[in-house]
Amino acid sequence: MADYLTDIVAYHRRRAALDDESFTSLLAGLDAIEPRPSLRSALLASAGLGVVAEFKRRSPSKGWFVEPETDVATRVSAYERAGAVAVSVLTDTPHFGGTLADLERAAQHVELPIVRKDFIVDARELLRARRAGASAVLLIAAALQPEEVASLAGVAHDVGLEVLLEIHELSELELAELAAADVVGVNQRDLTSFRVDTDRARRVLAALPPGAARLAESGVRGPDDLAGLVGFDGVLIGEACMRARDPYATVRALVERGASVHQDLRHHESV
Ligand SMILES: O=P(O)(O)OC[C@@H](O)[C@@H](O)c1c[nH]c2ccccc12
Repeated sequence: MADYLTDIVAYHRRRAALDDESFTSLLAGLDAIEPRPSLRSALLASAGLGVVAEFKRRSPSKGWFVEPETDVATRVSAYERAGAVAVSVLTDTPHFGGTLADLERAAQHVELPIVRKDFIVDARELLRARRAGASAVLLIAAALQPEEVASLAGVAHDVGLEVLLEIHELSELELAELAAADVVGVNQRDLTSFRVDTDRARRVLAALPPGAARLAESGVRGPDDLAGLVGFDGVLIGEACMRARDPYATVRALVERGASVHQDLRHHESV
C-alpha cells in the first residue's frame, strides 16, 4: 500500500506536468509586489516560543476540522490578535481542503508573516506563492530530491521568499545547508504514516544548524505540550487552532504558555 506522502506528492507532480502556464509569464511584475514581513525574523524576535498558528481545513488522516465554508479571514485575524508570530495556510486542495485563494485572503487581512503550506515540487508554485502574499514557502525534504531542494530554494530566494525546510530525520539535515534554509522545521508527524511522536523535536534540537530559526511542528494539543519544546524559536500548531470554538482564546493561551516556557529556561540558565 502506498503511503500518504507518496500519494500526495505524486498528485502534485501530475498536476505540475499538466500546468501549461509558463515560468516567465508568472514572473512578470512579481518584483513590484511588496515583500511580506520575514518569518525567520519574527521567530527569532519572539520573546519566547513563538506560536505559528495554522489554517488547515482538513487532513487526510483526520477529515474535516471545520465546516468546509469556514472563512479564513476571521480565523487568521483572531490568531493575529491573540499574539501568534506568524500564520501558516494550507493551500493543497484534495488532501487538506485549502486553496491559494485562502492564502491570498489571509494576506489581505493580517500583517503577520505567512507561510504557504503545500507540497511544492515545481518552481511556478513559488511564483504563485509570492504573488498571493506568502513570506515563506514550505519545502519538504522527504518529498524532494536534493537537487530539487537546491533549485527550488534558489528560485524562492531570488523572488524574495524565505524557505522553511521541513525535516523529519536527522539524515535530512544536510539539505538545510543546501537550501540555505531560513527556518528549519522538525515535523513530529511522519508524513508517510501520519503518526506523531511528540518527543521527536526535542531529540533532534541540538543537531539543528545555528543560522536558521528553529520550528517544532505538529502534535501540540494544548499549552501543556509546550514545555518539552524549550530551545525552539517557535512551534507550528494546526489542529488545536482549527478545532477551537474560540480561536482567539485558544491561541492566546498557547502564546502565553509559549512565552513562559522560555522564561523558565532563562531562569535555569541563570542559577
Ligand atoms: O495539526 P498539527 O498536528 O498541529 O500540525 C500542524 C502542522 O505541523 C502540519 O499541518 C504539517 C506539518 N508539515 C506539513 C506538511 C504538509 C501538510 C501539513 C503539515
